Amino acid sequence: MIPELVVSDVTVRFAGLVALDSVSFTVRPGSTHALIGPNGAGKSTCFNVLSGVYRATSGSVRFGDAELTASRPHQVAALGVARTFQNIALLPRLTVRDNLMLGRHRLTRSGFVSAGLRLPSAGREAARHGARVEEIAAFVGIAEVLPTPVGLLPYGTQKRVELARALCMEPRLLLLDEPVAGMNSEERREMADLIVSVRESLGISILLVEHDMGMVMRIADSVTVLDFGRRIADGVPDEIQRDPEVIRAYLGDIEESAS
Ligand SMILES: Nc1ncnc2c1ncn2[C@@H]1O[C@H](COP(=O)(O)OP(=O)(O)OP(=O)(O)O)[C@@H](O)[C@H]1O
Repeated sequence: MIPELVVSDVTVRFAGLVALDSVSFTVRPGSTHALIGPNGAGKSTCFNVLSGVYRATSGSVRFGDAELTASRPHQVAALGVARTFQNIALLPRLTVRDNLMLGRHRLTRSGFVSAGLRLPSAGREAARHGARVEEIAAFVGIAEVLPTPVGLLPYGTQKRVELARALCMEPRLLLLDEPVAGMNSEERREMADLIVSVRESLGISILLVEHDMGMVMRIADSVTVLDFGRRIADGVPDEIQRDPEVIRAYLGDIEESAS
């Protein structure tokens, strides 16, 4: 069962700055939900609260029965919340296969001692994880590069490896931080299709932060818009695109960067 993610009145203050100001939204089970907003709106701060990296000053984040604001990153991961990062966070000298196996670490029962002693149970478990890694790599379209060190791969492929590693944790909620940033238009289209097929095939919830508005409007079921830490809109993509406050927030952003 995929639980609902309910973000309620979350506020985050850094010294004098209010990065999130009483923000609320709900990610329905099995939906793709986008969190958008101009630079500095508070999107990354929100992701960091959801994944246990930052503590909220006040408010709550519930994932089913679990309260995420009181949890550390490894506890959030253990609840089935996996994330990718804006700047790729893979181990570049390790092969794709080894990076993906690391993604399965939290699901490994036998631990390092029995694996080190080469116990048969540890061998069977490693084989099972290895088979699942191959399945996920095939699904994400990176099977041929499993033996390649990640650092030698093109950027767009590394982004796919990051997504595959998150999937290796068998998440119930996937947090994607700018999954198409830095990609060319063909890579963007392919990644968008992949995200749609993850949602369709696995039925998990996806929350994504993304600046590529075309992609957001195409793949998201619902959208929450932040501006200066406040939620200024929440709804289906069609409504969001026509919302005067959203248009104003984005036009202001463009005018500021032009001046
Ligand atoms: N660790 C921190 N300490 C102090 N201020 C911070 C910290 N993290 C974020 N901020 C501030 O909080 C505000 C929101 O930043 P955040 O990175 O969450 O925005 P964002 O919407 O993700 O922006 P971008 O689209 O540029 O990534 C900004 O004013 C930022 O400078």
